[in-house]
Amino acid sequence: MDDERITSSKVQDSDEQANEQSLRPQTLNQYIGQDQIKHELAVYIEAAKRREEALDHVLLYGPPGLGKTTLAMVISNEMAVQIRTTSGPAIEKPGDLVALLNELQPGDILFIDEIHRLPKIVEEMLYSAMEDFFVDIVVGQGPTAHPIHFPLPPFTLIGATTRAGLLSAPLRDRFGIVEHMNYYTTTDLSNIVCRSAAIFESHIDNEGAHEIASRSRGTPRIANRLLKRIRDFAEVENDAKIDQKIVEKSLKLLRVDDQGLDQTDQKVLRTMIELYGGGPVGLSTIAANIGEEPDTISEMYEPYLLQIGFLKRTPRGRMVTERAYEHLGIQYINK
Ligand SMILES: Nc1ncnc2c1ncn2[C@@H]1O[C@H](COP(=O)(O)OP(=O)(O)OP(=O)(O)O)[C@@H](O)[C@H]1O
Ligand SMILES: [Mg+2]
Repeated sequence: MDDERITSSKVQDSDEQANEQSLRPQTLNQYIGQDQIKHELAVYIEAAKRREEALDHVLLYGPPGLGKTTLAMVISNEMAVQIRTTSGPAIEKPGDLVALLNELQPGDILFIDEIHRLPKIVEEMLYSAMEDFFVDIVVGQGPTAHPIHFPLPPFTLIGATTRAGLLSAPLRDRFGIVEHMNYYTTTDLSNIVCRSAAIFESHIDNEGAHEIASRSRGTPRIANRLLKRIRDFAEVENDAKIDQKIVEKSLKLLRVDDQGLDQTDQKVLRTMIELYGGGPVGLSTIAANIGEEPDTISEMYEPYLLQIGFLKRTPRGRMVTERAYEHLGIQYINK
């Protein structure tokens, strides 16, 4: 049910996936925000190209929808190499990995999404592949079993994960370039919204773009999704013009408030305030009260509430901050 939220940072369906393809920037210049990461990558890419070497392995980590897959594609364009895309759970056994590696040309990129979900036995095979560009495979069975040394072309592994903490140290250490993606600023999101609107051939003014941006939870995927929905309202009710007023009106109907919070976010905060005096209260208690899984709360709701300073973590549990009380219009009593 959770993925149905308009404010969910995860991809919702194949329609959205197709939509995202058309909105994906192709080059570092088109990629908006994340300036520090872009700057670093531009240098590493240029250096690798001058030396005619494969780019060092890259680990991208950060919350869903911030542009990890997009950045991997951008890197392959900038390096002018092929990219093969797969995901941790899709590589079930060592043979699957060998098949993928076998198709790489020198310098190519293998992109593994959700790399924290690779089976252990596959992960261990990646160690030698990443470090020395070979894998040892055992062929035959019983007494005839023997290892074959299988050399690989130099390649770049790009791994993406939402949870860097779940990666084993030996795997993490084999990435020369590790980039932590952060939530986007409102200015960057405004620019993303304007770029997407231009691709959709929609009319949007600066105030409209800013209003969408400030309610998008720092996340380009959400900004693009809100834009798409608001565009419908604008077409029917506002002569196809997206301005601040139609944004406000549409988001009111969609029940997204001026901080980008939806009904469930509000429910989390209100439950903590009304039943537990604002906390501290444990994650599983909150989850039980609003009928969600603790993991869902910690992955989908909590990060943004922490980010905007509406929740804080304490050793005794989560607490609602004064700022959140103000936002909800509830009187704060200092404890
Ligand atoms: N820096 C950016 N500039 C412009 N658009 C962006 C940027 N980052 C992301 N987007 C847009 O947001 C959408 C989601 O990005 P992407 O699929 O790369 O996120 P992700 O981090 O891979 O998410 P997930 O963790 O769910 O795999 C893309 O379709 C893209 O259009
Ligand atoms: Mg992705």
